[in-house]
Amino acid sequence: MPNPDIVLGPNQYGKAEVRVVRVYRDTEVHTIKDLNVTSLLRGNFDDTFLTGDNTTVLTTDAQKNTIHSFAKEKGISSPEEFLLELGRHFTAMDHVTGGRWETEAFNWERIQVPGPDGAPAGHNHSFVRNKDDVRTAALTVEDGVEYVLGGFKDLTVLKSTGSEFHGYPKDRYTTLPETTDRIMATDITSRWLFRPGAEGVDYDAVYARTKQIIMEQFAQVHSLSLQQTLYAAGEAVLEEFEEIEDIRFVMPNNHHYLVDLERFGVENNNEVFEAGVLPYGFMNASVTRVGAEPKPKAWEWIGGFC
Ligand SMILES: O=c1[nH]c(=O)c2[nH]c(=O)[nH]c2[nH]1
Repeated sequence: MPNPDIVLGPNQYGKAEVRVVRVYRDTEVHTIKDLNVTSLLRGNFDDTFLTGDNTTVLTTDAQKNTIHSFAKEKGISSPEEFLLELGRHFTAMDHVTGGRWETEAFNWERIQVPGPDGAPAGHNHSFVRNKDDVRTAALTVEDGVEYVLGGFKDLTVLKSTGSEFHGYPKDRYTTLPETTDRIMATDITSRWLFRPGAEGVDYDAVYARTKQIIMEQFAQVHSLSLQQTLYAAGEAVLEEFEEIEDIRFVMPNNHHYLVDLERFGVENNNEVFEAGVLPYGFMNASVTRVGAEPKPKAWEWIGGFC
């Protein structure tokens, strides 16, 4: 007998981390796309949870097969567009009312080799992984609305000066010395929400430029706190792209501790640091537009983002 005091809450199901590598080999100059895709369906699936009746359940195996087959049939123009293909395909099915599709996209660049004139040239079919960051995308479909998130994770950056931190309250546990010159370092993870319905978006160009804007702000803003740098980066992105409505960041503060060399009679003029590991500061914020309607569905269950 079902327990009348207990109900099924929000749910989704599908296949996680489907690795798909698509090679475009129509000419001698090959191109590759390398994704790690997750597909999660939402809809009329209560029965499988409540009774094990699988009448409406499109298998997770079929979801994986669709991802592989779409890589050939539809191609992968950008991670965001590939997710839109998947989302539209699955939500056209009976019982599927929405879902979440996510991907990581690994960055491959051509290996540079001497060209015919001796100058470096990209090889036709050999690539090297650029691990500066991993691009991400996510699509949520709810109530017929498509919420598209672009993004990247783990872009590690450091500046050796141009960062201060002072003026904070001192309680009985505050021991941190104020500084007007410190190392600032972080691993930037960011996701940005495209205005639902935005047309003609060049997702690849937005990704490349957004990453560049964020790095420029990190470099050029004379920082009084990592929080200030975060906000400046978000503001600059929103100023450039009217189609982005909300940009969010996760930024650890990767502390660098000045090593006390005076013990050895040696001066340390901000030259030798110990890179800290744990714990680290942690900044997590959204930068959005005045009057923008909050879109919690776009962000729900996206790990790490407030
Ligand atoms: O940029 C910083 N923001 C903080 O909030 C903080 N707190 C801290 O100990 N160091 C720093 N640095």
